Amino acid sequence: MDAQDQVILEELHHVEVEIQDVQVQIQMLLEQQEKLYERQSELKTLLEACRASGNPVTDDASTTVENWSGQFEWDSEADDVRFNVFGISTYRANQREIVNAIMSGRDVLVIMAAGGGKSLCYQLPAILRDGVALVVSPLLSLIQDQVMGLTALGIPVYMLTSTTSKEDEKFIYRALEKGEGDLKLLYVTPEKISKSKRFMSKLEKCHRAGRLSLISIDVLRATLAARKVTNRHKNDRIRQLTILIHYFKNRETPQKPAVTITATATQKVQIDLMEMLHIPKCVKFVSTVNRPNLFYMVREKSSVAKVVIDEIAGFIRESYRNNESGIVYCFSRKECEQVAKELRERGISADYYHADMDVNARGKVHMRWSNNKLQVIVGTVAFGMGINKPDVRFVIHHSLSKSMETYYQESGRAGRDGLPSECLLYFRPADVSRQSSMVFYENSGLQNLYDIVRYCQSKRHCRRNAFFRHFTERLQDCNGMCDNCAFSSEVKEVDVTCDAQLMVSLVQDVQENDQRLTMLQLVDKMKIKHKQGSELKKEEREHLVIQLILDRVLKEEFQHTAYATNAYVTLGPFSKQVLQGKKIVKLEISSGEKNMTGAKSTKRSLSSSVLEFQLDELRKELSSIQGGIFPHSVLSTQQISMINAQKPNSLEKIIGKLKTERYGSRILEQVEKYSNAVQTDELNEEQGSQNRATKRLKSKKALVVIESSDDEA
Ligand SMILES: Nc1ncnc2c1ncn2[C@@H]1O[C@H](COP(=O)(O)OP(=O)(O)OP(=O)(O)O)[C@@H](O)[C@H]1O
Ligand SMILES: [Mg+2]
Repeated sequence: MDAQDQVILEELHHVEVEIQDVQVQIQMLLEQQEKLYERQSELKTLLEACRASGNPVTDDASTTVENWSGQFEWDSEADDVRFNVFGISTYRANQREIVNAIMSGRDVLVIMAAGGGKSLCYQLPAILRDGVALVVSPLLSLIQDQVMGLTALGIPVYMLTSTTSKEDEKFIYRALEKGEGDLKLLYVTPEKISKSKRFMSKLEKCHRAGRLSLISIDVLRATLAARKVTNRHKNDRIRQLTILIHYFKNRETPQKPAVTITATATQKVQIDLMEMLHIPKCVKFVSTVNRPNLFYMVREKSSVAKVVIDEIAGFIRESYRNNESGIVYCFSRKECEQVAKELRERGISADYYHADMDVNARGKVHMRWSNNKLQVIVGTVAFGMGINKPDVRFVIHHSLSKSMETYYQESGRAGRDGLPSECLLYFRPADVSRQSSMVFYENSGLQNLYDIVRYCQSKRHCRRNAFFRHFTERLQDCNGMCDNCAFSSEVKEVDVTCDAQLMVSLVQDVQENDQRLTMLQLVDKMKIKHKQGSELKKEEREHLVIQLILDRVLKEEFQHTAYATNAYVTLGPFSKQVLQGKKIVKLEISSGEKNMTGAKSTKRSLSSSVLEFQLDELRKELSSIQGGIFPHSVLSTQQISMINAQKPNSLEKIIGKLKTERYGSRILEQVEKYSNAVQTDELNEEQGSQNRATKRLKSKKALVVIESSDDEA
């Protein structure tokens, strides 16, 4: 090779390197462009929603927006049923308007937060309107829970599922076909609609006679996306539901059913729903996803399993010593069993719940918990939908969830009664790869996971805002109801570019040797190989790997073995930028312990008095005497605190007619007993203090006598 060749080759090499570099930059810019497009579309939708906020939206431009808050002929009847049957003293945001729209025969899409009170929106019109309301709900447990609750209120409700007795089935079919018997609400699963021709023909007869008052599709997203539902099945479900709705809407009958769809959904999903189901002139009511009574926090999870359990047990013991209900979510079935066992060993009444247990065993645990005989359920994601216990005071995540949406739903099981409750997530970088190796094959699985990881990594940004961003909703004030807003923590953003370069070059070396590293191996290797190179602690190095994955400097890759899927860390699209010093990497590092005093303010209001404790015991007793109902159906926690505050002589204004008739005398008896005991105590106290005063006086007199005698002397 002559000298000229050498020069040309050298330049060629440089040009090739530069081309590669430009290609990486183009790739980066393209990805950035894609992200910006996505955000642009989210913001446009958000803008539309903001402009329309305050007004319900109809998707038909020609329809004028009615005033659903006005006066309607059914107002007093609706108020009567709401209060005297449901025992609900005031409507929550949008509920009254939704009831009015449904009562006016309009089709309605209800988007509300988890636990926001979607059920009342269709249950109340179902009772007020003539005929039978059909409720399509995704899960058997969800249906059972609703049917049990409504039966306790004396509402004629039935379900048609695999567990329905022949006798009930006969009754239901007669009611549908001939209008005999008292049936107001009928719950079915989507499968019933698709599989049972007999049921559909009875339903059609009911409809033809003008007796089908309402079709309600509850938790639509879940109905469409229940576990193990593939895309094909999902499309089938959408098709079936669309056919169902249109079939019943378009036929000439004396009364057309109103269609109600309830869901917790992002803006994008709402639009999808409207499009998929083609419901024209549908009135859309969107309420905020915000749950102002929930306090969100994330804590660093120790790598020592025992320490994590000690902390969880300590948290429950310290904050919830009155046996207030809670849930602990775990990653795997085995972990559930282990955590439940170890909590029990630490004196907490806990049991596990997962999909491997048989239905009876699961039902028993659920019952004990619902009846307040068990404080904590340790569950997998299988324990989620269909849990309608209003007084869950805390939800602890032993491991992170797989997405923001899942976390919102699971943590949203806390505080459905509107009272202050806590959501605590234990985060450890090593848990990320456990989740990622499960979700990487799902559509956007990794992207969704990394969103919740970003939520966990952050020590400075408001947790609530993360939900608003995720659900593309206008930001609202957190009111100090998350750890990052409430605690005065010392968090610094530290430039860790050098450590990042070290880490990336290590991955590069390994990769060049055709080998791979897991996240933990990488963290350890960095310590061994570059002893003087990095001053980061082990936990900080773990957070750095995660940060680099989130910043796409590194990426996760997966390999299947016969037993598992392993996650490895490899070079990502921006690794070169870091190595060349063109990209700065920063890490949030706290320099001290967070000042946890803020959290106490949530709990202070929860400490219960003697009467509250007695009423809590009484509701347990009354529910077990009646059977088939939960303590919270006898008295809600809010009603208990109202009775405690007012010590009333009559209960109707607090708990409504129905409950007063059923339980009023026992409750008043308890209040009276308590008041008498307090009076006696006060009397004794008064007597005691009088005696003490007399004694003091006597001793004083004695003293005076002595003094005077002294004087005299
Ligand atoms: N106006 C109200 N006042 C007080 N409590 C209410 C009101 N409306 C509903 N609730 C109570 O709030 C709790 C949650 O209601 P509901 O089950 O309807 O929520 P949801 O919106 O269906 O939630 P999810 O999405 O989790 O199914 C229930 O215990 C219900 O009795
Ligand atoms: Mg619901």
